[in-house]
Amino acid sequence: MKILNVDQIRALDQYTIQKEPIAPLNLMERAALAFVDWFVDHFPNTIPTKIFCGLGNNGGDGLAIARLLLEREYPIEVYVVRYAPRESDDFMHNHRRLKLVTEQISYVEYSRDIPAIRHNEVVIDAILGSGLSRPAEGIVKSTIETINRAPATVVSVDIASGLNADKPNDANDVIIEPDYTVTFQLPKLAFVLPKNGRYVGEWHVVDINLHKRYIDQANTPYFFTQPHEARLLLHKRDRFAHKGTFGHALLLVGSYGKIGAAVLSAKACLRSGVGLLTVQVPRCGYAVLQTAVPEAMCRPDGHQNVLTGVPDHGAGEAHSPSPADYSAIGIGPGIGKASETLAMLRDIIPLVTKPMVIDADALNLLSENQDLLEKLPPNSILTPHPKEFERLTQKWDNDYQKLDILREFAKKHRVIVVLKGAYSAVATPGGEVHFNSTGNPGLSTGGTGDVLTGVLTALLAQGYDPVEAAVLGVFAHGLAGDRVAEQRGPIGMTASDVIDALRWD
Ligand SMILES: NC(=O)C1=CN([C@@H]2O[C@H](COP(=O)(O)OP(=O)(O)OC[C@H]3O[C@@H](n4cnc5c(N)ncnc54)[C@H](OP(=O)(O)O)[C@@H]3O)[C@@H](O)[C@H]2O)[C@@H](O)CC1
Ligand SMILES: Nc1ncnc2c1ncn2[C@@H]1O[C@H](COP(=O)(O)OP(=O)(O)O)[C@@H](O)[C@H]1O
Ligand SMILES: [K+]
Repeated sequence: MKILNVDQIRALDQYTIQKEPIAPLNLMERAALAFVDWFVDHFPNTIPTKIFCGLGNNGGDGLAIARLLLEREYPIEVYVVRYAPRESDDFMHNHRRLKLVTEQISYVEYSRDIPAIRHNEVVIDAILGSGLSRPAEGIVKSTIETINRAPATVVSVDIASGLNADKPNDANDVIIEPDYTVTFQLPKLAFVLPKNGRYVGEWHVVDINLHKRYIDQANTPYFFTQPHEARLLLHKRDRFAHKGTFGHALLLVGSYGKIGAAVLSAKACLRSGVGLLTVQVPRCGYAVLQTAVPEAMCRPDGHQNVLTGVPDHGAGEAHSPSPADYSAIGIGPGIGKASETLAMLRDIIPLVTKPMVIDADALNLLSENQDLLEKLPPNSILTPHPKEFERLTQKWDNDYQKLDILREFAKKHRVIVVLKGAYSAVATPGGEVHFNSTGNPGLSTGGTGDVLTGVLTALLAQGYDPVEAAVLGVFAHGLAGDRVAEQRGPIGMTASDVIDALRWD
């Protein structure tokens, strides 16, 4: 699903009005109906509900919503926040229609007009929408502050009043802090950015049938991965497949005290459909790995505690294949930053031509040795969390600047970057960013990133296109976390639970 900017949404609106065609007022009615359908599914008509409406089309939506909820016998009080002398045409029309069905419309011009809001009430915020052109001030600001202080449940129409849809807000802007945002047709970029969490709440997109042709043709770098889109990326298995069909992956993982990371990434790799798996761990991890993951072959490193890349010939294989011979390599979980491990990276990276997965301390080593970035095989997948990404690049002032840095980095180095966290962002060498839709805060626990490395390495080994591997792998990993949260709640989830919950159907 595309994420469009405010100008594009406005153009989409106009395109729909002209090409469907549909009168603007009827489009507003459709939006109000879609909101109301969502609302009646979530709140009974016994809860006192106050609707605050501005004077633009967001306010017009609010007035139409008020009328439709009154028809459904909701106890509604309507407040029009009169911050300007001018109203939009569709606001005025809906104002006239609402006056025919209720006399309960109050006007908020001064602070004394703002009603008290009690804890058992619902507030619908339709003050300002995507037409926001400046920070909230005066009576708008006071109303927003009162709503934010109130113990009521707040639902924003389209977007929280005061929140910019596609550019940063100032730190001292006053913005509604809703429990829910019900937005029209497509998500807004603001919804997936960490700093906006409290200005979005739980958000839902409702379909208002805006013109598909415009959406299909619109140019945007930003996408939000929907379940059906992820499912389309899944490779079907041939009836006559054999283990050779699904690649042979090599994981270079673990160090003394962090062999768990090796075990987790190895198990996740196997649970993600790899044909064969070899894991290279320092000698101290050999017995652990062979016991914990009997399905994997183990290539003990010549070093007792850290990875050096030199296999321990004494322990087995006389002729170890070169790393370049594997279908895919994943490197990083638990490896530490020993100088011998850096030397291994320096040896291996120029040897390998197939895309690799690079995580954790391998990323930190790249940050400190940026010349290696130039040598990475094109379309390698880097999986930093924000701190690791900052080390690789620079500090950012806000989430939008972070996205610019992310896109630039992926383009410049011709790599795929999975910037992990809520709505993990998968940036491609082509300059696109795919925000993930699955996952929950239960995943914020040690080892879940190691699981992701195993997942992505398995997909590359099976021959997935690297961008598709990243989008699908991140989606499936988050979905596994969601399954665990559903079954046993989000708190106390372990990385092992996530591995067990991985599914590929
Ligand atoms: N496209 C869709 O999907 C559909 C969208 N729909 C709905 O339309 C909404 C967008 O409507 P909109 O363009 O009228 O914008 P909205 O925010 O209501 O008001 C703008 C007015 O407020 C003013 N103003 C701005 N900032 C201000 C401030 N801080 N303090 C005070 N005033 C401020 C601004 O002034 P100006 O910039 O012109 O000076 C202008 O007069 C959208 O969110 C959705 O709810 C649906 O109905 C149909 C389908
Ligand atoms: N709030 C969240 N919502 C969704 N996913 C999350 C959230 N917090 C963490 N995650 C996911 O959990 C994983 C954590 O990875 P990482 O920080 O590398 O952990 P570790 O290094 O301990 O394995 C990432 O895939 C990240 O996207
Ligand atoms: K709003």
